[in-house]
Amino acid sequence: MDPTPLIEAPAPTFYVGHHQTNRPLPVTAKILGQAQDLGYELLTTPITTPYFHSRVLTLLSSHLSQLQSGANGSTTTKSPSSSSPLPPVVPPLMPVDTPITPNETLPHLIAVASPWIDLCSLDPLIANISRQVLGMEIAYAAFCGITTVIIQGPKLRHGRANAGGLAQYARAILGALDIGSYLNLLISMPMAEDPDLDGDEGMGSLAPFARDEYLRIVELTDGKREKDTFGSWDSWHIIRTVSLVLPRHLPPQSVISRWYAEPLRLLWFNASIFLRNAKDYPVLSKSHQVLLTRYMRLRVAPWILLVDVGSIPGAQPYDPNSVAIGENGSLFSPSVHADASSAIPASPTPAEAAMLPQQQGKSKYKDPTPHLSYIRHLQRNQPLGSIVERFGAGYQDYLQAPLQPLTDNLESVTYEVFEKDPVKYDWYERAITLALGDWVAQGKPASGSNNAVVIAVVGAGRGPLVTRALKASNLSGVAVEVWAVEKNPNAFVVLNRHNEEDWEGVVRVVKSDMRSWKGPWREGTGEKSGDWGKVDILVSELLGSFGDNELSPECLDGVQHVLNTIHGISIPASYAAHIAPIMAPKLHTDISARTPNDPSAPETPYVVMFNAIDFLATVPTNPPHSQPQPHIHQAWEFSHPLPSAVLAAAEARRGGSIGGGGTIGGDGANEHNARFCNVRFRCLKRGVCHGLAGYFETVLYGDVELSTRPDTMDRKSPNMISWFPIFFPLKTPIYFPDLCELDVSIWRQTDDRKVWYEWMVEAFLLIGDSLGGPATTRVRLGGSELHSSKKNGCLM
Ligand SMILES: C[S@@+](CC[C@H](N)C(=O)[O-])C[C@H]1O[C@@H](n2cnc3c(N)ncnc32)[C@H](O)[C@@H]1O
Repeated sequence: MDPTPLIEAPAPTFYVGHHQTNRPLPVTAKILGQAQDLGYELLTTPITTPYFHSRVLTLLSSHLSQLQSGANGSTTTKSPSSSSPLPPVVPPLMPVDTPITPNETLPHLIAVASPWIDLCSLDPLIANISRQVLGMEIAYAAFCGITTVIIQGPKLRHGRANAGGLAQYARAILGALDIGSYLNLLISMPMAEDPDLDGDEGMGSLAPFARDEYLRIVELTDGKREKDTFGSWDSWHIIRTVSLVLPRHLPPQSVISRWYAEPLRLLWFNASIFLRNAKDYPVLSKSHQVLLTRYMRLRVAPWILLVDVGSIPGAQPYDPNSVAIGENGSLFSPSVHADASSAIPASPTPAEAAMLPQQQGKSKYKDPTPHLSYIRHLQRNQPLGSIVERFGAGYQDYLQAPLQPLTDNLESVTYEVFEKDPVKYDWYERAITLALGDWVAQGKPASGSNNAVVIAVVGAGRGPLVTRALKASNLSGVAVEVWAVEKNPNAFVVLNRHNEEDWEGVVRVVKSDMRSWKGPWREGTGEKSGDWGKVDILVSELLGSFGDNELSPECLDGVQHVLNTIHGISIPASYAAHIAPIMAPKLHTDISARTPNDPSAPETPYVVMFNAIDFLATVPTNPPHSQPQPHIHQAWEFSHPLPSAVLAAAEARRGGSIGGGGTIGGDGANEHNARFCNVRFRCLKRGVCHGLAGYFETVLYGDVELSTRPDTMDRKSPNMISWFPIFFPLKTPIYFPDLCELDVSIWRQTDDRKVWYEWMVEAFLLIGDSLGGPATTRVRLGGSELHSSKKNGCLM
């Protein structure tokens, strides 16, 4: 069971912003007011003006000319570390360079750092000037009290050239974080790399100024580069908060799922991804709507930025061509001519086409903000989340220590939470009803007086399963004798009260640890002294998020001596633990932050309602582009009752009278409850493994099952809310490339006093494999250390 107080989630809120490439500057309180009247929550503003852009271009241009003339014989200052001249220093910002000034509008503005810099340029001159510009912009934005800045993500290829400057880029972002330590920096990334657009440097970009001698030319075998749908995520992965630019054609679901696991703060909806409906109104495709619904279910839902969907009415756009004209009136970026021709594409998208008359002041719509109205329409019509999502709100990705109901006595409020489950108790009632029906149908002799079937609810808590056992008797028409055994003295009081008030005193309530309960007491008659009888159906719910992690096996072994040796039934009959490797950057960050004060933090399995995670191994789905199904594998299973020989052997080992002791401590009396599994997961796409997700399935009786596995729970026990999954973290995440296998080893260990888990993950590269085909070689890339939760193990 999980220690989660469940609260129903409110409907999702969309925070919608407005971004315009050629925004009139500055963004005044009046413009902001107009935007807010129209329904936008925020606006973007550049940190610097086109004037500043021209100044930097001029500076760069004159420096390059100086170098040119230096190469032709004149003298220039040389840097001490190399023979190249020192880069020019960008002069400090002047009022004309920036539209921002500290005032009351700033909290509603997101600043945008200049997109024309190139932090990952391989030309040290371009990289240096870019860093200077970013540093000045970040420092000034922080000074003004801006809280969020969007920075253009790395341009990796510059058309034909492979910049390979990702490390430089990451280092520059680290520098920016040092300067604006209270700022949220959002790195703007395309959802998937698009080689066709990759070389498209915006107007006045510094990138094309990079000198040939610094550029590494990528040799392309056939002159074309294959589309690498995970390339963008891969670049992002080494930078680590993202602002995601959505493409018009969405990449495969696996890429969408991958971004879902990242700290998404902003979604860019460019005008060009909107379609037109029959009434010529801008709408999103079904797949974009599904994506929006999914992403807005993140615990911290990203903001939405509507980009270039028209001006805020009343504010005129500035002339973009002014960007390219330098202070001295003559400097153009090498890409200006190309950009100028691409500014209005030969074949505009429907949204772009619709914008054109609007930009000329002939708006077709009465609605001044049709895109925003549409997003608001979607917001109002968001489907309700599942029961689990609604009741787990606020607990997504929140790490909780698992309960230890054996050693700790639970509070009444914790039981109250369990009892809210809309499924679990119904399923137990079905299982008991079926078992009673079978008992009679099979003509089995029962152990109670007058042939009543004896049911014992062991670990009865406040008694919900006792109520269900009585109901099952009514439903099946089978006479029962019910016992309730509970070791929690406080719950025992409540059980007795229920018995008086609700169960008409028919239940025998016992306060005992089930392992020391001797069974139903039968009074003797006449000369015959009393004795302990047997139980026919043992009903328990001692399951944790990983099935056996709250010591159900040990407790049920301990009470098995009361069970009818021939016909006795355990409900549950069995339960199995299941695992899957996952990417969970948020959980990893949380655990890493705890580690300095609690070195055992990365060695602890946590109960978590997973939200921003991605399954690293998936199984093919039908149709292939639907949501990929996670590959989750059974680790091990426990069944009850155990063969009596197993329990007898365990008993014989207790006290050390036989055997040489347990392999990892103790006498080995509990060793039959140790488990090990090694499972292989094939990962077609690269990723980072932050740990293992753990689930369980249980067969209560016959075909009545409960499951927490995301791929089977809807079929086996839909809307069950009692358990969140468990997370086994890795101290150091493992990065792996495409086409790898992750070998997961996990142990359930015991020394007769405690139970704990150990786990490790190893990554192997498959060579000679074409998707899905046989690999000829497996190369070990690396592995995690062996993790152990022994220190925080469960006391038996
Ligand atoms: C997860 S709760 C379930 C309570 C209740 N059956 C329900 O479904 O709401 C497990 C209960 O088992 C009790 N329990 C755990 N180990 C026990 C033991 N060895 N003997 C008796 N009770 C135990 C705990 O105190 C707790 O009340």
